Amino acid sequence: MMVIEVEDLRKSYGHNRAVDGVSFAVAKGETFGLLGHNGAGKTTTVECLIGLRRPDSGAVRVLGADPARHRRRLARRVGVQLQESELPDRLKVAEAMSLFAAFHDDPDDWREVLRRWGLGLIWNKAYGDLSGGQKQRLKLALALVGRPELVVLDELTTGLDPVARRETWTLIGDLKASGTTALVVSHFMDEAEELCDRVAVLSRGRVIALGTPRELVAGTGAGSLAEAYLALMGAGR
Ligand SMILES: Nc1ncnc2c1ncn2[C@@H]1O[C@H](COP(=O)(O)OP(=O)(O)OP(=O)(O)O)[C@@H](O)[C@H]1O
Repeated sequence: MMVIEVEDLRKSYGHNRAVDGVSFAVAKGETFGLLGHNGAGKTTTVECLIGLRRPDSGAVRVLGADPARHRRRLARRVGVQLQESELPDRLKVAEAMSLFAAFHDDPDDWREVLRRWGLGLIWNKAYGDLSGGQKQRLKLALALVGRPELVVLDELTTGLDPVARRETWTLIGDLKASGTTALVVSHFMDEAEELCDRVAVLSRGRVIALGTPRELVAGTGAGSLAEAYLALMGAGR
C-alpha cells in the first residue's frame, strides 16, 4: 500500500515555480528522503502533503486521502516535525507533550517518549528556556507521541550535536522497525544514506534523481551519497 502518492505536483508563488511537476510515492514502512539545495521545493512539497498549502495542480494523496480537504482527519494519523514551527515560550515540556498526546486516539505514554528522547529530566522546563537541540528533540518527541502511521520530519537533526544526531538515528531506526512510514527532509547525506530506503533529489522544483542511495551512488559512479549528490547538483544546475 502506498502511504504517500504525489503525481505531477505544481505550486508557484507568483512567478516563482517552487514545485514544478514533482511525482513520487512512498510505500508503507518505507523511510523516504527528500533531498535538495536551499529553495529546491522540499518544504513546499511537504506543506502540500500535510494540507498546509493547496497545490496549483497535480494529485496528492496521503493515507488514501486528499490532505487539502481532509487535513484534520489526517492530523490524527500523521506526526509532523516542521522546520520553523515554534511553541509558546511559557509552555512547559510536560504540558506540550500531554497536549499533543491528547490530539490522538491511541497515543504513546508521553513520559516514556520524553525519556526515550533524553528529555525526561527537563519535563518541568518552559519551552523558551530550552537549548536549540532540546527544542529540536522535543519537536521530534511531539511528532511521535501520537504513534502516527506516517511521520514527516523536516530537518530531522539540524542543530543537534554529534552524539544527539547518532541517538536520533538509532531512534529513527527503532521507528522503522515498528513499521512506521517516514518522510525525512535532510541536508545531511550521511544521514540519508544511513536512514533512507529511497530518496528523491529535488533541484529547482523538479525531481532530478530517485532511487535507493545505493542506486544513486552506482548511477553517478560516486563513492558515497554525498559525492553522488554533488555530482547530480553539478549536472542539474
Ligand atoms: N511563503 C512563500 N512565499 C513566497 N515564496 C516562497 C514561500 N515559501 C517558499 N518560497 C519560495 O519557493 C521556493 C522553494 O522553497 P522551499 O522552502 O520549498 O525550498 P526548500 O527546498 O525547503 O529549501 P530549504 O532547504 O532552504 O529549506 C524558493 O524559491 C522559495 O524562495
